[in-house]
Formats: sequence, structure tokens, C-alpha cells
Amino acid sequence: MPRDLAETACPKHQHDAGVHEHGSFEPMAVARIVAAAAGAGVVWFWPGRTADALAVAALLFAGWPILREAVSNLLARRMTMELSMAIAVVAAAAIGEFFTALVVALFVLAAEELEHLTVARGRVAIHDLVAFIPPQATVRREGELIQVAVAEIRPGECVVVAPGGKIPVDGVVVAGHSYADQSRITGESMPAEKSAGSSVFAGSINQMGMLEIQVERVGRDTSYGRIIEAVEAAEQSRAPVQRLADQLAGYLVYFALAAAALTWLITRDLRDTISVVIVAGACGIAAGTPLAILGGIGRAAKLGSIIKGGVHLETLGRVDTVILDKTGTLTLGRPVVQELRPAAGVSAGELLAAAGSAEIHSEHPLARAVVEEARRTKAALAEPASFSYTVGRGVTALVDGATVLVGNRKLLADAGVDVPARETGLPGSDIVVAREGRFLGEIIVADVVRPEARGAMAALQAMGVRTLLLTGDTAEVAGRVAADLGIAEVGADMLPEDKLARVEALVASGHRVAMVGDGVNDAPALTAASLGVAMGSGADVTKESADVVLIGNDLGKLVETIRIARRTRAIIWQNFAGTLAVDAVGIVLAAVGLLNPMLAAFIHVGSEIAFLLNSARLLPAAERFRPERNASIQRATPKEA
Ligand SMILES: Nc1ncnc2c1ncn2[C@@H]1O[C@H](COP(=O)(O)OP(=O)(O)OP(=O)(O)O)[C@@H](O)[C@H]1O
Ligand SMILES: [Zn+2]
Repeated sequence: MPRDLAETACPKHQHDAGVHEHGSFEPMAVARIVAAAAGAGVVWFWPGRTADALAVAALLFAGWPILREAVSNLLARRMTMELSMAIAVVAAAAIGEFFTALVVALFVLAAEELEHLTVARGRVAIHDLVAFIPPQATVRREGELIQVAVAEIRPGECVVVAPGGKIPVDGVVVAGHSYADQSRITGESMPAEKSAGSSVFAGSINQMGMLEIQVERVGRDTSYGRIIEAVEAAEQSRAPVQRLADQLAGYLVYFALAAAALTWLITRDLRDTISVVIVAGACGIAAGTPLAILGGIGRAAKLGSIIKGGVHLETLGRVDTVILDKTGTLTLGRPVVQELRPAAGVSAGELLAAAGSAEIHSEHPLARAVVEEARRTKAALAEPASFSYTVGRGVTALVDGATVLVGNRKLLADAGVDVPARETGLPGSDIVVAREGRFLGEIIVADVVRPEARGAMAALQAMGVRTLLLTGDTAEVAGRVAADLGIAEVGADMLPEDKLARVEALVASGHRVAMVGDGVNDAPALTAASLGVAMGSGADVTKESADVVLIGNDLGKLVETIRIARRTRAIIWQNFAGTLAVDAVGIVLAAVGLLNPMLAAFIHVGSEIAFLLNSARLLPAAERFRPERNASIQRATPKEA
């Protein structure tokens, strides 16, 4: 069940108990760090029995969480860093090296605190998203304006948003004129003009005038709600690389303990043995990996790309083939009738009326274009008595007692209609129409290629990604679009099952395939692909089956999202390689007696923090609502209007 946005707006629900709220210091952790430092100071400056007693007390107090964690790990038969560090601390204390024990404990505690702060910062950046929707909104009920909780607003109601206010719902403007900053949803930094009929999104900021909005979606159902949901899911879901990271961290502990045993057997030097145990750190990968994934997903969300989990981010970073559907994906999906070509003895109006009537109930973009043109020219439309749709072919309807076919040449040919061959060089896709077995003529429909599509395809190719256009349209139209956009491979006249088979074949041959689509009939191919990408304007099923949704319908954002995914992968692998290198070198140095336990602890903690910060580079900057910046946009925009 989708939870309500307002309900989760309280950040308390979001954090698990172990993590500090809002990235602040926890007094108890600070007290333990201070105790360890003070204890170490006392032993160093005033050595003696009293100092030793104080040191033991400080050690018990400061080292308690490490010890407790180690014991619970031991009981759970899990090999962790806490366990090896606890062994080292206890061993050092046992041979009377209280200073060493305290300093190692100090390093471990400080590193843990830093780790918590970094991870918490990542979560704060993301929960800022949640807190962005105001809990209350102004609604018009029975003619009066009242304040209600956002959770209580229902679709169909009207909300009023004052200038400078945040838009709390997805909906359509019914009155007012303004500009909205939608950067949080679409990643688009230019404010968009809004007037009656415009769609607005929850999470955008109304910049200038009063807007009255008819509510379509509230809370988790809004585009913004889905972004939040995706990011939260990402926090919880575990990418395969995460399991690898945890395993690797476990092996490193075993390896360090084995190396320590060997060191002891050969050198009989307890200090060197302790150094070997201490030096190998793995939190840089154990904690750095989820942080990188969280950062990657958060960053993509800021662009308006919803990635539904770490596993998909990982797949996206390895995609080598991108398959695109034509209508709605490479084109705007709003085709317009260009030309009517009635057959001899048929009038243009008759052709359009027959086609328009048959298509009245079809949701297909081509059908909408035909119906729109029929309405615009006031053609005589009739309600069809029956209506059926053949996937990838077109519609068959009973209009005024006559069977009307509207679709491609195959539809008519299958019904035994004599259709003249398709002329080449038509300015768009052609729809053929027949009534009672007689060819009535052709309707030429053209769609506009998305302005960013060409640049996006070029960028994908530059990144070494193969692009492929698969469409149900004719080879001529498909070839023209592909040539225009610089796409090398084309599959035309494809039924949804042909697309599916093609995707499955590519996946089976070892390619990592992203399928980008928007239509209902793209859903199977999206599911079969290694990664399904849906356009935000697409059908709901398509968005459901997809692993990534491009809310802003911008193919350029797809390219940027792939870049983010690749960067995330690169950072995770840097951390893996770095950790292995530091640990290997450290263990060797410690075993041959070149490190003391404190230096070993310093190397352990220092390298871990370096890798953690490496991951933190991916986190999007925590951006709060900044009135100054928005005010300047507010002044700048009207000039253009
Ligand atoms: N309602 C309809 N009216 C007219 N023609 C239709 C209709 N439905 C399908 N067709 C014909 O069938 C072809 C394939 O349709 P389909 O919906 O499978 O396309 P698609 O593969 O999703 O297209 P694209 O790749 O362009 O998005 C269309 O190009 C059109 O010629
Ligand atoms: Zn560690």
C-alpha cells in the first residue's frame, strides 16, 4: 500500500535507530571519544598504577559499544571489523599496553562517528525531498477557502496556491497565470509558464501569481511522491554489488586474522601481531558501497530520473545497448494529420468521417490525431456500434451499419481489401481506410521528433552504447527517423511480440539491454530487457513495468543518468581496489614489524574515511528552498513573456 506523503513527512519515521538524526553529533558517542582521549593522555603523561586503573575504566566505558558489537557478531557467527578491532584492543590491554588500546579504541570510535555523519548527510539530502511538500494546503470547499492537511485532499478538488508557495499536488491549472520552478521533478532549471489547462506537479514552486489547481493525484501517487518512494526503496534494497562488498569485508577480516596468526607463529612479537589485526580496514567498502548507491540514485532523482532500486542503478551502469520505440519515445507522441488522400470517387470529408468515427474509442496516438482532425474540420462523426483493435494493425468498427477498417496495409490486406501499394516519399506515417471491403483512401500523419533526441543518440554512441530503433511503423518512416537521429539499426513493421523476441535475443546473447518505451504494448519488452525505461508521459502499465522512469520525458536525462550510474560503479570499484591495496600493503608492513598498533589503526581508519568520502562525492548537494535564488528567477522571467 502506498503510504501517504504527509504521513512520512516527519523525518523520524525514516531513520533507523542506529543512525543519528540530521547528521548531528550524538552526546554519548562524543563522551566515549573524549573518555578514550583523556585516558590515553593520563597514561602517557602520568604513568603509574593509578593511571592504569583510570585507563581500564576509560577503556571499559569507551570500548563498550565495540565490545558489545563484537560479541553479538561472534554469536551471529559474522566476521566483522568490530570483532577484529575488539580482539586487538583486548589483546593490547592484556599485555598492559593501555595507551595503545585506548588510541585504537579512540580511532575506531571516531571513524564510526564520522561514518555515521557521512551516511546521515546522505539521508538528510534525500529526506529534504520529503520535507519539501508542505503538510497543509488551501482548498476551495463549498466556495470557501480552507486549510486542510495535504493527506486529506481528494482528486477532483481545487487547491489554491499563493505566489511563492509550494504546489502540494499534481493537477491541472483551472485559473490563474504564473511560472513554476519544476526543477525538483523534471530537473529542468528554467521555470515553466502555467495558465489554465497547464499541468503542474507537486514539489514545484509557484513563482508569481495565484494558481487554482484541480487535483489529479495526491501524496505518493504524484510524480514527486514516486521520486521519494524510489529513493527510499533504494535505501532499503540491496544491490548485488552490496552483497559482494559485505562478503569482501568479511574475507578481509579472516585474511587479517590468518596473517596475524602467521605473524605470531613466525615472529612471536605480540605488538606486530596486534598491528596486523588492526591494519586491515573494510568499512570503506562495507559502508561506502551503500552510500555511493544512495548518492547515485539521489543524484538521478534530482534530474527527474526515478531509479527503482540499487540493482537497477548497477545494471544501468553496465548497459551496452539502448533500444528505443518510436512514437512517444523518439517523437513527442502527438502526431498531427498532414494530408488526406481520398481514393477516386471518395471525398476528403467522407474519408475523414469514416476513419474518425471508427477511431473514436481508440487510445492510439494515431487514432487521436485522426479524431482530432475530424473534430477540427467538423466532419460528421458517428458513434460506432462495435469496435475492436488488432495489435500492431489497427481498428475494425461498425459505423452506420458498415464495417470500417482503419490501420496499416496489413490490416486491410488480411481482410482481403485491394489496397494500392504505398507511395514512397510520403511526409509521414500513412493510415489506410476501407469501408465494406472498399479502399477509401489514405491519411498521412506526422509526429515531431523530440528536440533533444538527436543529441542524446549522439551522446550514447560516443559513450560506446549501441542504439536501436524498433517500431511498428513502416520501414520508410522508421528509416527516415533513424537517419535523422543518427541511429544505425532499425527494425520496422514489428508487432509487440517481434519487439519482445528481439529484446530477448539480445539479452540472451549477453548484451545488457535498456529498452525505452512509452506505450502499453511496450510493457512486455520493457520487462524482458535487462533494464526497462519508461517515459513519464507514458502509459501507467509501462511506468509500472519499468525500472527507470524519466519523469521529464527528456532523453538527454537518460544519457546523464547512465553517466551517473557509470560513475557510481567506478567509485565503488575504486573503493574495492583501494581497500584491497591498502590492506595488503598494510598487513605486509605490520607483519615485518614496520608498523606499531597505533600507526596501524591510523592507516585503517584513514583509508576507510578516504574511501567513504570518495563515495560521498556522489551525494547531491542538500538543497533547501532558497528564496533569494527564486526571487531572481521571478524577476528575470516576465521579461521574456
Ligand atoms: N488505432 C490505430 N489507427 C491506425 N493505425 C493503427 C492503429 N493502431 C495501430 N495502427 C497501425 O499499426 C502500426 C503499429 O502500431 P503499434 O501501436 O504496434 O506501433 P508501435 O510499434 O507502438 O509504434 P511506435 O514504434 O511508432 O511507437 C502503426 O504504425 C499503424 O500503422
Ligand atoms: Zn573499519
